[in-house]
Amino acid sequence: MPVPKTNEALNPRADGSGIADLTHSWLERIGEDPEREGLLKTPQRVEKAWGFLTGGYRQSLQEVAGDAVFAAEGSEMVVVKDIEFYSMCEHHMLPFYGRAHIGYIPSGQILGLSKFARITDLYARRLQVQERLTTQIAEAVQELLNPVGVAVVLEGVHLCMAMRGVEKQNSSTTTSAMRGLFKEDSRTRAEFMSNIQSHFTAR
Ligand SMILES: Nc1nc2c(ncn2[C@@H]2O[C@H](COP(=O)(O)OP(=O)(O)OP(=O)(O)O)[C@@H](O)[C@H]2O)c(=O)[nH]1
Ligand SMILES: [Zn+2]
Repeated sequence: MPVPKTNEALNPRADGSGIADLTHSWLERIGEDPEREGLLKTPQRVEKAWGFLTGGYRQSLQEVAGDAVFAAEGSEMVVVKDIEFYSMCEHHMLPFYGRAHIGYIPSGQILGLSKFARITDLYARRLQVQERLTTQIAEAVQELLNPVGVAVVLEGVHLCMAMRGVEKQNSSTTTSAMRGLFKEDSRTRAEFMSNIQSHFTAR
């Protein structure tokens, strides 16, 4: 299966409707009573929560960031770091979360700073593996700005490795995607890495 295209809304009509009914059955299957007081509204709550957590399927890159590309002089490195993200792993549909650090070197265009966080959320609010989330953020910046280079580093903690499975509470995963000058030039990459280094703590 090819990696889903990143720049369009994958399914604008998938609004999560019906998840409440599924949750009602799910509660029965795990041995609960969906009619007891504490659970009466849970199916609707779960539907609403999943609508939010997977909202990235219904947004496109252009909607999220397209209006904030500005012409600008200068070609110095820009780094936006410590962007917290929450995503759901596609293997277990359990959360993974952490921080994203994004750098780029402009080539005539810059992006509104808040849009780096919006781009991160756009792809985090889908079922993901951390590697693909990292790559999709880098490709989005590349597509919007066509910069001299893009660097994205994500640090993530995966609950599927902590609360079940191998049950490792202290491990975190670092992934990176380097494009253009960040890939070709070790000094550029080192400048970016040293800039984000002090912020290296997913927790
Ligand atoms: N590469 C990568 N793997 C992930 C990510 N999130 C979860 N996984 C892994 O996906 C793998 C799925 O492995 P399986 O053996 O099919 O599933 P499992 O039996 O539930 O595996 P365990 O987690 O080892 O119990 C596990 O090794 C998870 O740690 C991610 O973002 N990236
Ligand atoms: Zn998982």
